[in-house]
Amino acid sequence: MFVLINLKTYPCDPVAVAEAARDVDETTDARIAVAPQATHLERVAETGVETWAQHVDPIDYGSNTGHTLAEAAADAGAVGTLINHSERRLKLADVDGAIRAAERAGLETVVCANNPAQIGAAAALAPDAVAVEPPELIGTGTPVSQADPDVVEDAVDAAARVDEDVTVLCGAGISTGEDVVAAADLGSSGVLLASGVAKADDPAAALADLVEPL
Ligand SMILES: O=C(CO)COP(=O)(O)O
Repeated sequence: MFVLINLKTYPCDPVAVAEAARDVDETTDARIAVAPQATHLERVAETGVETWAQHVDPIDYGSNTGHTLAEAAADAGAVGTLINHSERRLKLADVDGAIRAAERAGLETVVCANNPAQIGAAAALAPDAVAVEPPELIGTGTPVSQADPDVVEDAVDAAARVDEDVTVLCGAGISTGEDVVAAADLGSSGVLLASGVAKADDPAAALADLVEPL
């Protein structure tokens, strides 16, 4: 299972979470990565943890003030990027452009979507993976795998109908090892989570619990 921790703009110490993730990664077969804000990419990558960007823009080098260039994220140590997170929505054409920009820079891609229909559309753009995250469950602590298991199974089916090579993650409210196992049982290849780790009093303990049953 892939466990991708999105730090959003939570007021956590990104390096402390990254070090915890790096240490827990060494104890498990799960693959753990951390997605800090763009300005923290370099410091997080220096810990040795697998580092992802939260977003890249559909642009190339040039006159693009205030944007995140995929190559700059890669230079800072990112090996992958989220695209179209629920809190950073893009137009379909820009999702496509951001995937192409990420590919150009050698970044792995996970395109987020609200529901199975959007997952099908995202899979048609041939990212490496898609992630279904019902917005109403994000940050609630109620796991999507429990509150809406059909959305995960339907997302897995929707992606497979379009492109068997696109793997499917799920997210929203995931915070325990039980939630991760439930996600795997529904056909998900990984989980995308944030508050369960970024807002935990002890992120290392929260992460250890997450991967314990894997
Ligand atoms: O948006 C999410 C991950 O990208 C999910 O957030 P929570 O894990 O806080 O529900």
